[in-house]
Amino acid sequence: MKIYNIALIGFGGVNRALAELIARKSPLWERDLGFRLNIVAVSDLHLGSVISPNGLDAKTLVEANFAKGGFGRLSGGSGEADNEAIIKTAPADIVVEATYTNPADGEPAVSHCRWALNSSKHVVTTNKGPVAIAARELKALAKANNVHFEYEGSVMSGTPVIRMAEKTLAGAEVKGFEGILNGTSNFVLCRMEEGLDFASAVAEAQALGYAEADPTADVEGFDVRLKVVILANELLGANLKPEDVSCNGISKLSPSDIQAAAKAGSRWKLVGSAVRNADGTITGSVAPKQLALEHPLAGVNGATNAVSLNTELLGPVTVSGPGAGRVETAYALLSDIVAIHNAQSANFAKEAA
Ligand SMILES: NC(=O)c1ccc[n+]([C@@H]2O[C@H](COP(=O)([O-])OP(=O)(O)OC[C@H]3O[C@@H](n4cnc5c(N)ncnc54)[C@H](O)[C@@H]3O)[C@@H](O)[C@H]2O)c1
Ligand SMILES: N[C@@H](CCO)C(=O)O
Repeated sequence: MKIYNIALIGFGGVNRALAELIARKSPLWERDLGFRLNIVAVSDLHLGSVISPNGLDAKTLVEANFAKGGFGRLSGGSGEADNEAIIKTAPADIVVEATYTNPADGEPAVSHCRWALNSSKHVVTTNKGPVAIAARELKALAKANNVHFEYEGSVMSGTPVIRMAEKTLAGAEVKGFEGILNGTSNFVLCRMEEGLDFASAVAEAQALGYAEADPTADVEGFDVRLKVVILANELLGANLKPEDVSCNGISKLSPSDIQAAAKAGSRWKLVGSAVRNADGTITGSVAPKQLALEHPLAGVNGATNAVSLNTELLGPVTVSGPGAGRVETAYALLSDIVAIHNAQSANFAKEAA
């Protein structure tokens, strides 16, 4: 049985949900996936840091409901977060980065990933910052250190898009995409269609764990802009930066705009898109669009996301699923670890042959 020691950087909704799944699902994963996850370190801005080489009990971690600095009460714990020491010295095979996304420069998460990869530790992350802003550098570091950098949850949460497009759609020639790539804003638009005001709808999304620490990123399109950059760079071979992508959000849409669209047989949606132009350049955009009800994206509700990949050989291929949610996103981290496990197992088999 393979055991992966993991270090959690950030212990908020997503990494807490991963710990909950570890507490509940380990026997199933051992049977079905061939590995077990052992939490050997956690570092969180508010809770502090803790290292336990033999492993921390996931159930205790989740149920303890620590106050600020609470990790200081644990053996091997401190009331202060010391990410660099944890990442560089914890006996972890995999660093799980799930701290706040910083849309400006991706820090400190970019540094977290850099430290981990340079310490020959795999990185799995749901943080869009490092993936949108430093993917080329971090992928090169991963290769140089013979480890993996996986980030399925950076776009559409646990819904498979990045690896699916790269592996299962290889050769289909993706020429562009358009999608609903932010669960919070789509949830807000749907609740406004039901008559709720904007602020209350945002507050509901926050309570459900969908929204960013600063929900401005959700409703002004900055979160979608990062995802457009990630998908364009991953699937279209672009080298976009966030500032290359035009960006408008939904905060200027009034209840009357929403009602008028319904009367006209349409719905407002925040759409992220990118297209390869005739000259080979890639144009990315984030904008609210009034979609006719028969549009493939018009029927997407709540925190669900959907992306239509425009391919040369298949035409449009649409993937839809949860775009936000604590457990749904924790699953993305598990899917990253499964990808690492399968790659490692294949390598061992090749070496043994
Ligand atoms: N929640 C979702 O549905 C979802 C989906 C996809 C991606 N993501 C991304 O995953 C990441 C985590 O999301 P979340 O919902 O768990 O957020 P969260 O706000 O619930 O938790 C983030 C945690 O990180 C900690 N943190 C922040 N900065 C830190 C630092 N410098 N060092 C150590 N700890 C730090 C905070 O104390 C907090 O506990 C974010 O980047 C988010 O954009 C979230
Ligand atoms: N706040 C983001 C989380 C997923 O990246 C959203 O609502 O889609």
